Amino acid sequence: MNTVRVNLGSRSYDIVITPGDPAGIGPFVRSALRKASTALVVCDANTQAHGRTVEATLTAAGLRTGFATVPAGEPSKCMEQLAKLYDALYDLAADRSTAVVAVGGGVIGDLAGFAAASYNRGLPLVMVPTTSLSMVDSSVGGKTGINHPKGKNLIGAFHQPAGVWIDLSYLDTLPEREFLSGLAEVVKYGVILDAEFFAYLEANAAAVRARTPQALAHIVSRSCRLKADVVEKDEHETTGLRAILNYGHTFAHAFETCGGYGSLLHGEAVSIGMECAARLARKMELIGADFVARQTKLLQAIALPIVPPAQWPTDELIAVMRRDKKAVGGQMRFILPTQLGAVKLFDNVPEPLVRDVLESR
Ligand SMILES: NC(=O)c1ccc[n+]([C@@H]2O[C@H](COP(=O)([O-])OP(=O)(O)OC[C@H]3O[C@@H](n4cnc5c(N)ncnc54)[C@H](O)[C@@H]3O)[C@@H](O)[C@H]2O)c1
Ligand SMILES: O=C(O)C(=O)C[C@@H](O)[C@H](O)[C@H](O)COP(=O)(O)O
Ligand SMILES: [Zn+2]
Repeated sequence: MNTVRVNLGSRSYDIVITPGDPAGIGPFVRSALRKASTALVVCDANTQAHGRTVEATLTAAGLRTGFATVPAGEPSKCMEQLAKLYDALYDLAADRSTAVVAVGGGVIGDLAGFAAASYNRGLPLVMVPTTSLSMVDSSVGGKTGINHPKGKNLIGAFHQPAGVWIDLSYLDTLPEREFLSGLAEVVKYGVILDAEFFAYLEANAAAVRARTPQALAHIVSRSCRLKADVVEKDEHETTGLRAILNYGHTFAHAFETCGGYGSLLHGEAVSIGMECAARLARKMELIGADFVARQTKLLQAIALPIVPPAQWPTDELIAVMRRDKKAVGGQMRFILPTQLGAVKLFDNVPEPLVRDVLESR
């Protein structure tokens, strides 16, 4: 077992990473939330079995529980499913000591997290991530929210969890496509913050894809630490530092929105977005061709896509990028690499260069 501490003053919390301890979550919630007497477990159709195990350990730890299941997939990050969670909290007679326990991937974490952030103006939240993506990224840092039909994650709030319980054995049931998708965010950390970690991924891509216990433990704990370091310095994305976690995401969110939520998995969109961002940085002469080649090679070694589907009109993609949350006054903004392990926020990127990148598909 390994613990990563997120230091945020009164909102500090532990991320516990265990190779497999299904009974551990009840005592963990008890110790993270001493006053909790009830908990709503939220899962999706594919994480229901894990959710029921979590519920049993919460009951054994003395909590009264409710259980809510939403359909699996990105379209569930919507008002309709959010309203169902509010109903479930009402039916449970939730009060401010009721914990919301999100058992699932990033969709469940974001949706249940936003329900926790907003019901009764804030309930404690515990994240129990069950996908590679949610273990390395979405369960940490407090971004919660849902999609607007015209823009990804446009409705949301910052709401830090009280604790994150990462049981790597949940990955045993995760299908290959979903597992690989989460690795895009792992590559992201290497590019934006840690050239040594990037080199580790290059050297160990096969072990990571094979989900060897050592490789999983390393990529999850290193990713959580790197993300926690950023969040500790810029929790609410006010100084611009946290925006570096958005590398590849200006493109990615446009692909997800224009393609229809769920057509590409988030990590797949991020992979294509990072390829586009690297090519854009190359056109702006920020990096050399060797950087682009290395990143492309690693993404391909992980069997991630790098080419945007051709059918999405450039004008539509650009219009969506102008409404991205980082945009100011309709100006597109991009996080772009300046060397391996370092990125910067750029505005005033010439639109013809962005078009070039999108149109050389
Ligand atoms: N809040 C943040 O900081 C943050 C960071 C990154 C991504 N995100 C969001 O996360 C979402 C993507 O998360 P995701 O990739 O986890 O997708 P997801 O939650 O849709 O999960 C992927 C699929 O795997 C299934 N699944 C989950 N765990 C399983 C398991 N253990 N066994 C079998 N099946 C399982 C799910 O039912 C789903 O079908 C996107 O909405 C993205 O915007 C948020
Ligand atoms: O935690 C962050 O900050 C991130 O940017 C992490 C991203 O991987 C994640 O996809 C996030 O949800 C995107 O944030 P958004 O503010 O652009 O919606
Ligand atoms: Zn992301």
